[in-house]
Amino acid sequence: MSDKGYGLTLSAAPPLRRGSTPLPIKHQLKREEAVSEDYDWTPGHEELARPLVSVSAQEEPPGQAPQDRYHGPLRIVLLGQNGVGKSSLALLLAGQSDRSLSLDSESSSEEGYQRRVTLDDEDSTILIYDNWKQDLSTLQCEVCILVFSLTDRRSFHRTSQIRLLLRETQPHTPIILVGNKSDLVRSREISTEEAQTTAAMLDSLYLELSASLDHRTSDLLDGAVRLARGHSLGPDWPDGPSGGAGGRRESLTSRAKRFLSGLVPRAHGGRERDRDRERERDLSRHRGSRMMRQKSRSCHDLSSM
Ligand SMILES: Nc1nc2c(ncn2[C@@H]2O[C@H](COP(=O)(O)OP(=O)(O)OP(=O)(O)O)[C@@H](O)[C@H]2O)c(=O)[nH]1
Repeated sequence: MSDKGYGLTLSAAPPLRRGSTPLPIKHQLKREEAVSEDYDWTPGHEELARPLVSVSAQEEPPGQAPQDRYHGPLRIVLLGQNGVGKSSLALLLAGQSDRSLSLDSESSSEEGYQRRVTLDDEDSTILIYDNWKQDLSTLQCEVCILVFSLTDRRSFHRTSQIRLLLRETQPHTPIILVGNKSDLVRSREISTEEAQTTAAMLDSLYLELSASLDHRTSDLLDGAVRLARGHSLGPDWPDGPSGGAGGRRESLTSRAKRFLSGLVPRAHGGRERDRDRERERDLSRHRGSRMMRQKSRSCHDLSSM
């Protein structure tokens, strides 16, 4: 039996499973997809799916020198729920390129952009795909960009699901988690801390940006190209030592601690609570006396006019 969604092969007679045993992740995903209306790629395209031509890290013959690895075009794929801004981002990453590249000229099922990039004194040809419709298990690329909208929690959960699936089919492909629409500050549903923690747990890099404002999209391009070349981005990507909303990297433990401390309300003992109340009373007394001083000063000013 073949899993239509991703071409994953399931055994004909699955072993008996207790009701309390959690389903394997690929089965959970299948069930999730069955009820989801806005899934991002169309299942059942196995007949269109063909392996791509260029070399992926997994296909390299053993012993190949790292500098010889990426001599083909670097394939960068954007994945994520509908409406999160993949096409907008792809357009920005592509610069002035036309959407002309067809991944497979016979089926013409996947189109993307091709451009030349010069970075770190090195030229590379990159291919950018934002509309992956084929079976995900056939996806081969040098970098995956998982996009979600900072204003849509469902799209955030979706990236975790896709990422788990990618880890099954291409465990070594670097992933960048991207929180798009950072310009929509008031409708934000995902905090930077939460996204950073999730990215760290998923062993991905995280970047927050706005395609509409073209904010930090060049950081994304640089990061994706360097990763696709097989370089690591270093702990300071993309902000440098001072850090920032996008790429500051902390240890997983400290991020998790910070995240959890935000969720769990602090347990106050009775004495601490009393001290807090006392502090509040002091504060309001102080504010009251300041207001009085301001009032009297304004009277004084009036009288002197
Ligand atoms: N405010 C804001 N809107 C954005 C941003 N990026 C994209 N959008 C808007 O979000 C909508 C969806 O953007 P698309 O780029 O089409 O998203 P997509 O993920 O390619 O969507 P599908 O093609 O349906 O998969 C459009 O109306 C964009 O203008 C952003 O950074 N900020």
